[in-house]
This record gives sequence, structure tokens and C-alpha cells, in this order.
Amino acid sequence: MAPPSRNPNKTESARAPGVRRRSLLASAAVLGAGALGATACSRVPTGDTLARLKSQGTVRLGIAGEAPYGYIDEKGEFTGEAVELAKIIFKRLGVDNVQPVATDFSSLIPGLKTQQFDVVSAGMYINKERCQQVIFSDPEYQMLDSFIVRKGNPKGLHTYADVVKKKAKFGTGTGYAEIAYAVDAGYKESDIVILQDPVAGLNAVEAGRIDVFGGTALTARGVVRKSRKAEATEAFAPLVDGKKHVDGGGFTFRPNDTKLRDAFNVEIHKMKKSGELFRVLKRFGFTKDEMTDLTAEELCK
Ligand SMILES: CC1=N[C@H](C(=O)O)[C@@H](O)CN1
Repeated sequence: MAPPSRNPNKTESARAPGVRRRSLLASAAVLGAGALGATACSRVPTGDTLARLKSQGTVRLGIAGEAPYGYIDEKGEFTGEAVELAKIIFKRLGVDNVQPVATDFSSLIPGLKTQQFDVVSAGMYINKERCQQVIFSDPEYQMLDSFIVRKGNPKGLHTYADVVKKKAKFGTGTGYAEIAYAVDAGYKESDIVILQDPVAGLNAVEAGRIDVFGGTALTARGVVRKSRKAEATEAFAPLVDGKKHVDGGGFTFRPNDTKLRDAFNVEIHKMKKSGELFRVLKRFGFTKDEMTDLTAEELCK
């Protein structure tokens, strides 16, 4: 797995304006072709997204520039566990091409709902709040949290309760589930420093603008890999309703796309059973402990 760049300028230019423009232009082209396809082929049922995608031959994936889930690697190519899984699964569903569309994490659900992409492919955690807006596949992985802190962890931060107790300056990514974990632990929401992505979080920790950045354990581990000033804390389970909580990340679909989601789930389950899913995720740093039998139904509760 290519580690994410630590150069904020490089990251910005690699993942935001140019790429987004290109993606949206390409998406517009895809949309045009799709609309034409749907008109030309009257047998594509209205509202049947899977049939439309098959007819177009391309599916647009919403990604959020976060390694190892969905990101642009050092060769400038879109990759990540969710992107690679999507490539395999959509091909098996009869859709040969994937077109990633990069955006902020907090824009993934709004972008999905406004048709900017067809599925969110960013390893998004499945939780009650999100399940009121969208539907999820069963999770392809389960995950704990970790903090990015300065080397040596000078404030001794290992949990959200520590962050509150030690009056540490807390930051996390825009739209991240970690916002709620900090607030549940007693951190004032308006005091949270919201950052664009984990690379921006690392930069903020290194520069001393924040003491700690909260993210998934794999995100934190990956992003500090080349840092001389920061490290990732040991993975831990955040508390939800006072109980230790294990998250699960899956693919996100529009509420009406149950047929597409169900077809996707069939393939995910086949890949879990055969061991193929782990073989794909292993390349991105996942371990056997992060494979899961959790279901979206359980995580939505
Ligand atoms: C893969 C991922 N999961 C968390 C979430 O879903 O909010 C955030 O940490 C952002 N990235």
C-alpha cells in the first residue's frame, strides 16, 4: 500500500481541485452517456439503478481521500480497499468501469443523495444516524479508533475520556463519527477542530495546533508511518451509550437502491466465504482481527 503523502500542498493538489474537476467532468460525460443509453434502451426500468449502471457500463464511486479506504496513490491512481472491492464486485454485477469522484467525507452522503455518484466507497462506518438517511451493505471490515499524537504521547491520551480530562485540543475529520465519540465523552462540540482529512490532521498535530487527531486505527497507523514528530496510539474501542463499541465500515447506497445493495451484498458474502475479501484487504494493512460477521442491520440499531 502506498502511504499517503505528508505534504499538505501536494495532498491538496493531488486530491482536491484538479481531480475533482476532472472527475466531475468525466462524471458529466458518463451521465450523458447513461442518459442516452437509458433513452435508447427503453427496456432499462426507471429507478432500477443496477440496470442503468449495466447499461452505462460505469459506476461512479464517492471517495474521501483517506488511506487505506479510498484515496489517490503516489502514482496518481485511485485505489484503497473500498475502491478495489468495488472494482471487483461491480465487474461481477456486469458493470465494467468504476469512476471515482473525490470529495470531503462530510459531502459523501449529500453527494450520494444528489446523484453526484452512485455509491459511497469510503469504508464509511455504519451507524444509527446515517442509517436514517441512507442504506448500507454489510460491513467489509470492523475497526477500532486510534489517536494521532506527538511522539511520546506527552499528554498521555489513550481514550476520549483522557482527551476531556487532560483538556487536550482535539481535532478530527469533517463529518467523521469521531466527532460524536468526543462529544459523548464530554468534549464541547464547538471546541473540536475540524480538518479536511487525516493528512491535515497529522500536519496540525506536528505543528502543535492540536494535541490529538481521532480517526480509525488503520488511518492513524498509516498516516504517521513516515512522521518523525507524530505517532499513533494503541487502538481502542470508543464508548457508545457507555459501552465499548466496535465499528463496521461498508458501502453506502441511496435508500431506494435496495436491489443494487442486495446484489452487492451477495457478492460481498461470497468473497467473505471464499477468503477473497481478506486477500484484497490484507494489501491495505487489514488483519484477520478486522474481518467481521457483523451485519448492517445490527450496526444500524
Ligand atoms: C473510514 C472512516 N470511518 C469513520 C466514519 O465513518 O466516520 C471516520 O473515521 C472517517 N473514515
